[in-house]
Parts: sequence; C-alpha cells; structure tokens
Amino acid sequence: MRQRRLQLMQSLFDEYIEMYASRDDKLTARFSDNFSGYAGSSDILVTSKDEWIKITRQDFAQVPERIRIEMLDLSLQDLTEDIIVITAFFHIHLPIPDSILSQETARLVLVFQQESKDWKIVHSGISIPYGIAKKGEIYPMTSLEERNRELESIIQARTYELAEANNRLEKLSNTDGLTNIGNRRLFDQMLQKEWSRGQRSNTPVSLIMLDIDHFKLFNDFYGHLAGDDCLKMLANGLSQFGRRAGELVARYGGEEFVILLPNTDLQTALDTAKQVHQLIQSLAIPHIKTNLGIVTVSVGVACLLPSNKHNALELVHQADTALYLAKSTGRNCIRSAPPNGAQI
Ligand SMILES: Nc1nc2c(ncn2[C@@H]2O[C@H](COP(=O)(O)OP(=O)(O)OP(=O)(O)O)[C@@H](O)[C@H]2O)c(=O)[nH]1
Repeated sequence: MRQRRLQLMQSLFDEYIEMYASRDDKLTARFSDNFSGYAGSSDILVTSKDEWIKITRQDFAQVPERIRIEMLDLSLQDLTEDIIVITAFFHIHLPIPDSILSQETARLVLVFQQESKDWKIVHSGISIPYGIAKKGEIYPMTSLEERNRELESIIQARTYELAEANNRLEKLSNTDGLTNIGNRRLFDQMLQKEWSRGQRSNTPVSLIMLDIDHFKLFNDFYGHLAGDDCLKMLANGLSQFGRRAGELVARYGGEEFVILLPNTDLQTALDTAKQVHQLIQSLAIPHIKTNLGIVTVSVGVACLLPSNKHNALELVHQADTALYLAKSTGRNCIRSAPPNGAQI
C-alpha cells in the first residue's frame, strides 16, 4: 500500500516536472479551481486559477524552448488520503548560455489534492532569488541578456587587445633591435613573397646588398658604441629608400644591409644603388682608416626574373657575389652580379 502511494506521489511529481520543463500547456489543466500560489518572480499570492494560468502561459511564452531541471532534493509527504505535499529543490537551466539561474536553487512546494478521481494542484509556491527580474518577467531574461552582452563586449575588447598585442609582437620579431629597421627574418619572408609575386606577374626582382668598408677598424678605433651609432645613422639614411609597396630595407646581419626592389629591372636597381652610395658618402661619418676619411660602403646588385629555373636564394647569392666583387676590387664601389658584371 505504502509503496503504491509512493509511486503515485512520484509519478504526479514527474509528470508535473516534465510538463513544466517541456513548456506543455496541458499543465494548466492540472490546476484546481481552488488554486492558490505564488510565483518566484513576484512573491505575490495568487488566489485565482485563471490568474495562475495567465502567469504560467507568460512563463512558457517568455522561454518557449525546453528548460532543463537538475534535481537536487525531493520530499514526498503523504498528508491525508487526498492531500499530498511535495517539496523539491532544483537548479533551472535556461536555454541561454551561462544562465545565472542555474547557479541558484529553486525551492518548490506543490500541494496536490484529489478531486473526484483526478489529482489537482491546489497550491504551487516557487521561490528563486529573482531579484534581477524586470517588471513583467517571470525569468530575469533582460538582465541575463544584458549580462551576456556585457560579457560579449568584454570578450570582443579582449580579442582586440590580443590582436593588437600579436601585431606588436609580430612587428617586434620583424624589427632589428639596434637600428629599428626590418631584420633578416622579415627580409626572408618578403623575399619569398615578392619572388612568388614576380613569378606570377613575370616581373623582375632586384636586390641591393651593401656592407660597410673596414668596419672592424672603425670599431677598433672609435669603439663598439660608436660603431653602433654608425649602424643606426646608416639605417636611418637607408630607410628613405624602399618606400614603394613590396620594397624593403633591412639589416641582413652585422654591418650588412639589403634593399629588396620588386618589379625593378637591373638598370633601375643600379641607379638606386648609386643614390644609396651617394647618400652614405653625404652622411660623411668620420672614419680615418679609409681612403676618403669617411664611412663608405661596398655595394652588390643583382636582378633576376623569377622562374622555376632558380629560387629566391639565387638572387641573394648573386647579390652577395657582386658585393664580394666590389670588396675585392677596392671597396667603396658598386658591382652587379654576372652575367652583366656592370661596373660603376
Ligand atoms: N659596433 C658594432 N659592430 C658590429 C655589429 N655587428 C657586427 N659588427 C662588427 O663589424 C665588423 C665586421 O668586420 P669584418 O667582417 O672583418 O669586415 P670589415 O672590417 O668591415 O672589412 P670589409 O668588410 O672587408 O671591408 C666586426 O668587427 C664586427 O664586430 C654591431 O651590431 N655593432
């Protein structure tokens, strides 16, 4: 007998919870004409069945999707032959992310009374700390959505900050620490990019490579810090070149610099090399160990039409060979790579 009563109580509750969770309007048919209760959002006692039906439908309309009930505790009380009291504690998980309701414990008291053959709900009292529910709301959807929007804007701001930090990091990893111009890493990247572009558009890529003459002697005589300043002054002067899209002035290493000139033929590259050479002379940085008494550079120039016959490193190799030629034929001059081997 007792077992059957327990089963009855459990099934009444299960049926109620299922209808409530699935937002099933049939639930309203279970309300007794003698209904009284209070809703969690208002704490106002409702003494009319019709009013309670209105509140229930408002609840279902506000959140039409299924809600998830996570049961925490349940007490079934067999009060009299025809009165059952059920007390339940649960979390309500609304179908929106991060619902704060799911962290609150809902406390529900349901009183069922047997009327004729049916068990009807004569009292329903739910209590959830619904302080943030706006007027006319069963659930504090407006506040939850506001909270979500706030979270989204925080995430957006953080994403932007992260992208900015990444940009700064990218710039830092592509910049030479001493001279503040592009470094070897950036040059390698740009070379590959411009080489591929040149291959696609069938346009030549030129490279100017320059190296300070007798820089070891400069350091030995003026000191390493003065050597650093000299490198900075040179980089600063060089940075007025390579301003067109795809062009790049970079420190290749030590006292060696490169100027990448995409879509540039050999003659134009040699003209630019001449301007670079003159600019460095015009800086007139004292260097008593050279013939002119100022810092000079040796320059190698190469130009290739990118094709499958050779890769981008061939261009570097040719510019390097031309630079070696300039060094070995007296320094402070410009040489271009074979086959032309032009002398200026
Ligand atoms: N001050 C300073 N010196 C550097 C830096 N990087 C490389 N060097 C120096 O540059 C010098 C290069 O010397 P070498 O390769 O012998 O060439 P060089 O004396 O310029 O002679 P040539 O190139 O044959 O004209 C070395 O003494 C390096 O220490 C740097 O960042 N700062």
